[in-house]
Amino acid sequence: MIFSIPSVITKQEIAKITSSLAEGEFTDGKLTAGWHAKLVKNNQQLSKQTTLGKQLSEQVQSALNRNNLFQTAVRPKSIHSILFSRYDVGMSYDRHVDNALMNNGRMWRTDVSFTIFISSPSEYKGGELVIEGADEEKSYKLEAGSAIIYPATTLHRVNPVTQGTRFVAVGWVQSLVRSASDREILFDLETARRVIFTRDGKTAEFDLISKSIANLLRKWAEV
Ligand SMILES: O=C(O)CCC(=O)C(=O)O
Ligand SMILES: [Fe+2]
Repeated sequence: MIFSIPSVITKQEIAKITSSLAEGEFTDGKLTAGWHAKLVKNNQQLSKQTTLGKQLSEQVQSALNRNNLFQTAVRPKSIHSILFSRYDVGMSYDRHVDNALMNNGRMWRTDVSFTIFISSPSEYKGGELVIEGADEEKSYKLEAGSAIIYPATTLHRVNPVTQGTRFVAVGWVQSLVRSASDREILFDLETARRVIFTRDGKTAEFDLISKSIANLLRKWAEV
């Protein structure tokens, strides 16, 4: 399931992040890419070890942790390896798949990838995130503060920026529920139970769906 979350980061936060990034120390993005992704990765990244890098990562983590849609659809065990990337004119990240495992203090699996757009679409040209499906590709360029969430299993790319600068925060999630199709079943059941609750309250149907959600989570969750 590919989905977007509008305004996961508020406008005020975006303004602060943008002015911090202007002062930030950026290094070659190839430093954090796997050997084949290095061949196609041409961007810059905020140094992770700096106070600013750590502080901004924590800000992204807490924004995602307070977001209901993200929690319900992704069921994160760990939101990890957050990076702030910068694409100036001519920079891009050509077709690649993200590493299955990332070492960020400890080894985490990447079930879900996300991009949070920091720059607004009017600030740069090109720079679309393009995600390949079985027989079509889809292109995303969202408002500042909005996020696109997609399975880490996909081939994807960032088109060359032809004008301006594109800042994004990217990161990965190890989910409690490894399988994307299992996560989708839980998400649909959760959505249905909320609709029933809002419309009719805690009915017998609501109780049965709640029981199914709890029991599927017992089957599927890796804690
Ligand atoms: O910048 C983006 O939207 C995605 C970048 C990407 O694919 C990556 O960092 O692995
Ligand atoms: Fe990627």
